[in-house]
Amino acid sequence: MCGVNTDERRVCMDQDFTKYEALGNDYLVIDPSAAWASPTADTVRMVTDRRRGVGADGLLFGPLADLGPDDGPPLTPDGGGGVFGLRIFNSDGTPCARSGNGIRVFARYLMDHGYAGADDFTIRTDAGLTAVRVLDRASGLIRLALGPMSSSSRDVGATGHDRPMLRETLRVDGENIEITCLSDGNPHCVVVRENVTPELAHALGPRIAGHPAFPGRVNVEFVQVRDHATVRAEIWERGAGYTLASGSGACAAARAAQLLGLTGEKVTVEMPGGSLEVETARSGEVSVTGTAAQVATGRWAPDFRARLTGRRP
Ligand SMILES: N[C@H](CCC[C@H](N)C(=O)O)C(=O)O
Repeated sequence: MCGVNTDERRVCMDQDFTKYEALGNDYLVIDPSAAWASPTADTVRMVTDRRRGVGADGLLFGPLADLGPDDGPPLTPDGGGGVFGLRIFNSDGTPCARSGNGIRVFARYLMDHGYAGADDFTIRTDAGLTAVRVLDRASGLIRLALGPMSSSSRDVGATGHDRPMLRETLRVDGENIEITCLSDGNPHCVVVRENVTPELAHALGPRIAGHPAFPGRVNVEFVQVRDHATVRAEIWERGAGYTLASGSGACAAARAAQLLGLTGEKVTVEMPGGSLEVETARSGEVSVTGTAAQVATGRWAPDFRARLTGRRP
């Protein structure tokens, strides 16, 4: 079952996966109605592998009626009330509670496949609810309301007593690095520098992401302030490595810059893959606006499917 009308349903049954990208942050969408089973860490790694699989920064599994255990009741796409369940995975197979780009991608998938007819709906992930507003169907311009971001070290998953993680010093291989950390369901560590480059992200990103101060690892954003309303960001994601853009990372970059007094409430975050608009309301609620686009649909080759399912072709 897939979609609300016969044509859409036929399209959905004819595909094993769909690939989308949002600012070059690419995701495979697998619909439970067409899946061999719920993804495991192994099968996520297989399909997102850029050489031996289709390749992507992550995998989206949905729509799901609920996010209960895999051995629960059969999953149906319609959670009711315009709420669509989604499980997100990083390319290394680890689960991911939220993704700003991934949720826009999934919103576009729901629109493209006849699940979401209205311009306002809600996506439920392990981080809770994200309100979606489609601003322009043709270009796929979508705004997400992510709620407030927390600077509490407990929410960020950092070691030590609970405290707001603003302007802290992290010692990385003998170097003192000033960090500001936030969580929107995903943990983020923001490093402000006068100049940020992909080389910096590759050099320092993995060492901060896997630092013992963050036992659950952390996403890292290197941020260069251009002016009061514009920052540039380079991203190193836990679970995916260097990515061309990150939605929740852009929110962390903008919100951290604002909390540090470097920018205002509306910030354009420029990343190698493109720009996102991040806005913080007086209430502290953060929203992010950007596009997402479909790249391809596909079917597994029989031998590859056999490896995914563990059955003979
Ligand atoms: N690319 C995503 C973020 C993924 C975060 C993930 N790497 C984790 O927290 O494990 C985004 O657009 O928001």
